Amino acid sequence: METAAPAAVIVAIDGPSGTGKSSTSKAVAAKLGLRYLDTGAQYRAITWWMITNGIDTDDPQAIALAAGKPAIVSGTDPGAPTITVDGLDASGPIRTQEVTSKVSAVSAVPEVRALITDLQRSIAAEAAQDAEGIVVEGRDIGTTVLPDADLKVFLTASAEARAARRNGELRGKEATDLAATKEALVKRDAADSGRKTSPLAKAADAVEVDTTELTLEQVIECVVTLVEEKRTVRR
Ligand SMILES: Nc1ncnc2c1ncn2[C@@H]1O[C@H](COP(=O)(O)OP(=O)(O)OP(=O)(O)O)[C@@H](O)[C@H]1O
Ligand SMILES: Nc1ccn([C@@H]2O[C@H](COP(=O)(O)O)[C@@H](O)[C@H]2O)c(=O)n1
Repeated sequence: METAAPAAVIVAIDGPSGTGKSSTSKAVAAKLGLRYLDTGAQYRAITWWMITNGIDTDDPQAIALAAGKPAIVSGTDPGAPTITVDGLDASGPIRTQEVTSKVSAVSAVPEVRALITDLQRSIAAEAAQDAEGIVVEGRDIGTTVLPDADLKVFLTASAEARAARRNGELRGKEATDLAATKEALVKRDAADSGRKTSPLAKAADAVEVDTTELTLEQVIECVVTLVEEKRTVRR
């Protein structure tokens, strides 16, 4: 007798920058055979397109008018996530300091959010249909993009811990001044939390995990356990 395939699981992971969303989400998805979507990469990709096409990123009207022009495509294999803009690999250029400093202004524009949110929902729906599910990470996944997600996790960590983690990544490449890194993180979080449309926020039904004193492996294990608990309840 054939047994029915278990229903797909949709996991939303949100939190401020540097709390470990990407590292945790990728590892959890890989361990559990799920797809993975980095929504920050999509906002970075549209920001990169605006910069390279001469759109003033301080002009919300200009951004809104241009928002529908670039074609952004995300690959959802957690072992090799990809992002292209108009067919070009954008994975390197979206990580520059210039994009990082401008992405909050671009992502605050409602027309940008509407387009990217639709894209995210269609990717999640496809994963629910064709795969065992997906881990989607960002700032507003649990509150706005996927309010019916099976599991919502909100990662936090002190600004000091997050700055130290980021500096560990940057060492040898760019400036490694801890205070400057912390200031930039806090500034981006304030902009993302303070915008009118779909700000960075914890969903009321999200599980909050403070990662300040946890290793990455401990955080991954914690989220894997939470996902498995949800799957067991639904079977
Ligand atoms: N619990 C942890 N302990 C130590 N380092 C960690 C931990 N979690 C993540 N890191 C490291 O911190 C850095 C930032 O992690 P990551 O990119 O996953 O965060 P993020 O929340 O996705 O950030 P952003 O929102 O800015 O993209 C990475 O170098 C990662 O390896
Ligand atoms: N759901 C999301 C995800 C991201 N953003 C914006 O993109 C920026 C970059 O995100 P990273 O995770 O790559 O650091 C972030 O600062 C936000 O401005 C968003 O608005 N919503």
